[in-house]
Amino acid sequence: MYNGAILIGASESRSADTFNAINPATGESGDVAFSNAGPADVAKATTLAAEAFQTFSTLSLEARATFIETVAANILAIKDDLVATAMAETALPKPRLEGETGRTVGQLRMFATEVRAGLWLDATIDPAMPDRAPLPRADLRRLNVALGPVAVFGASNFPLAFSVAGGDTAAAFAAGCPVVVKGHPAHPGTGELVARAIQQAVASCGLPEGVFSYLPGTTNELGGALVADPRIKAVGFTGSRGGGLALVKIANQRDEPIPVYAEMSSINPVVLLPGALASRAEALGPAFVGSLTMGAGQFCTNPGLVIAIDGPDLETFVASAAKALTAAQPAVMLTPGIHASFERGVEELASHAAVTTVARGCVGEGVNQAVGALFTTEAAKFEADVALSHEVFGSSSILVRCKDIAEIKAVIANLEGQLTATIQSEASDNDAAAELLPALQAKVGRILFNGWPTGVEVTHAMVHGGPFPSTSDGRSTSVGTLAMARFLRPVCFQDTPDALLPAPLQAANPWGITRRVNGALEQAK
Ligand SMILES: O=CCCC(=O)C(=O)O
Repeated sequence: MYNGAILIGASESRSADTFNAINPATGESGDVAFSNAGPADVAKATTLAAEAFQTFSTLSLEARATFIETVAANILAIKDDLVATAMAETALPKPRLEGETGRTVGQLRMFATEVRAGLWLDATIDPAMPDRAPLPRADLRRLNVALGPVAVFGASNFPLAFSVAGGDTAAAFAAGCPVVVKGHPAHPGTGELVARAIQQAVASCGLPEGVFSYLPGTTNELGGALVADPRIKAVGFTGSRGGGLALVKIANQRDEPIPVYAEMSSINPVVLLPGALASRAEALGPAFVGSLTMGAGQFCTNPGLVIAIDGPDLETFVASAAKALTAAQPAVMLTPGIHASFERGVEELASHAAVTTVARGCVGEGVNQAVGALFTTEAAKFEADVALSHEVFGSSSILVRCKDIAEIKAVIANLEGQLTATIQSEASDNDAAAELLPALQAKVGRILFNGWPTGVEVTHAMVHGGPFPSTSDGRSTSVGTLAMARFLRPVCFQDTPDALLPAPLQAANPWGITRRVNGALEQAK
């Protein structure tokens, strides 16, 4: 159960300053008083994290993987409680939250497997060449090491998979970094339940208590203090552009600037090519609306922009999408604030002189409900006002009508960085797709064909990232095993005595991992 505590290392404490969870479906406050953590809590948590770092970052691969698997098992053990709590705090439906629990547990297990495989260490050995002329070469051995304690900011829209034990935390643990989580106030009970599951795993695995702390709170000051704390060495964040940029600024103003991996805003363009429209315009409509309205549109992969060449086939798509959207039920949004901001964004588009409303979803009785919205405009008008390409977080999308492929290309070229781009195409569209691909590749982290952007697989090849402002650092991903790289840095040992080298670099390869020796792969034993 949860009681509103702050969890620092193995201990729990409370503050006089409290807040309550709000059920967005009713607008009612919950009974539990959740503590707002303060600057003293930040200092305690980061001090413990710094103390835990040396031990945690040098654990054997097996011990670290076992810890991550224990976190997964502890979360699975409280699944029913977790899902019920998250339903009350987020209004997300049960199947979605059950699925998200599975994704969270699966994600943790995948990182445990990745830790054991040891490839992420990138152990690389260039043996000495004492006889090389004109100069001998020193013995050079490189591996990746953990950065240090990481601050993780949970997201509002994925209370499990992008929150306390979500991808950022899993990746940081896998890399060997202690984690201090700033809990999201939109789902504090859910956050605390997961935090307790991690706290128990730290204890049962016999790890230093500072490997994990959980700081609930509503204030920007709390997040700011965490990022400014000199013991924190990297930050993972999923949320708004304003929030992410504020953290980037704080991190850059520190005496020692640190990386902030903020996933922020994206409208995920979908290009409908002529062949696809000719062969399946009717079917594309409801499929698009399904992706648009999924989870009340509160996905950072939500298809907020559709681009296509004007004509009768596009009209068929528009009519079909409008029919599906008109029948779409409203859905409760995560918080009253998110709902208010969605309403504002939709209203701005609806009242824009260059924009026509194509369709709206069904209006419901309850509070904080998103009513889906589809708008349309022409390419020249879209390009004339950058506001038309700003993200409206929720089930809102704008269709941009173009004259030809060249105009589609120009629209793409003027977009900001995005998480995803989708191409709906048939074989007859291959030339057009080939023309657009370089422009899309320059703008996004993931390009998908004949699917929809919502629903990110957690795999080794996944990239859930992209150029600014989809993220603050487009060189990485927040989903998939590559996410560990954000919390690692390379160190090279030169002419170091074998007994003093980290195990992965020692001559006998005691961990039996795959290494690169003299440029060639030496397979795991
Ligand atoms: O909201 C951001 C994450 C989106 C995602 O993971 C998904 O679409 O599955």
